[in-house]
Amino acid sequence: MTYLSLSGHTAGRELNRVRATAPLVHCLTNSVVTNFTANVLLAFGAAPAMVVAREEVADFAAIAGALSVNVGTLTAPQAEAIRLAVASANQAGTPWVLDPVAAGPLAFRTDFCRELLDARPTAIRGNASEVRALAGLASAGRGVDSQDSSEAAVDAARALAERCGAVVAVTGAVDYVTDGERVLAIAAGDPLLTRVTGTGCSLSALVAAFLVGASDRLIAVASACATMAVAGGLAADHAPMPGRFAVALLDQLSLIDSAALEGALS
Ligand SMILES: Nc1ncnc2c1ncn2[C@@H]1O[C@H](COP(=O)(O)OP(=O)(O)O)[C@@H](O)[C@H]1O
Ligand SMILES: Cc1ncsc1CCOP(=O)(O)O
Ligand SMILES: [Mg+2]
Repeated sequence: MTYLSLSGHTAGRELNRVRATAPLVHCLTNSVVTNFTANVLLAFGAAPAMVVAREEVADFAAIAGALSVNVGTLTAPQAEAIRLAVASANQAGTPWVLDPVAAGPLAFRTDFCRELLDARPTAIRGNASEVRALAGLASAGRGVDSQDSSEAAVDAARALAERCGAVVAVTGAVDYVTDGERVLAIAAGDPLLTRVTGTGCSLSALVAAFLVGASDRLIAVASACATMAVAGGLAADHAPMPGRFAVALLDQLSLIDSAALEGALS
């Protein structure tokens, strides 16, 4: 398969577009990464709001710029709140992102992710095993092959995107972002991004921020992925240990600009 590459110029244009509006992102996320996710959005220049009560989520999802849904520490009450938020987002035309943390081996969250796929997320962001698990659900026996390769992950992402009408980002050493037809590859980042919890989850919230007002959702999602990966690479240059890296990542997300993206992406 031929992958398109995201130019630094395009990603930089998207970064400037998002920063200029400081979009409000409604996050229904897991209890591990809630604080880190809010800090990632704030450092970048977006506005987080963790409005979680079932009594409030529908009202808020309708006025937020975007909604980020994450099943990492899903409970039955949170699932109910997410249902209400997603229904309201869909009715209001608010874009929303699904992060299917650990979908596959655990029945409760996996069944809930299946339900959410039917509600048609605007974008899905997960790692390879999560995307492959969701693609297995979505393909209903169509069979995404089982080899552990980036090609299999891209096949899964494309199948999922076709089934749901979502842009799907499958992240790892290389991030692949697809709308089912086009596939963009982003080769950036640093392995330290996997040594701090919440980098994937907060990236999903950043994807939500980039979707607000986007004219090309594939480009918007890919640009969010590029922003996190490039900021991660820069942070690792400054702070090559996990603790300091987590802090440096926030610093680099605040410093990153279109010139940095142009310098880092071919
Ligand atoms: N081996 C790696 N090398 C460089 N960057 C990576 C690597 N693995 C993941 N990343 C980056 O880490 C961030 C989180 O992705 P990932 O680890 O796939 O998500 P999750 O935390 O949900 O498993 C992304 O920006 C991704 O590009
Ligand atoms: C450790 C953990 N346990 C449940 S959710 C969670 C955070 C996962 O974060 P990420 O997917 O960004 O690594
Ligand atoms: Mg994750």
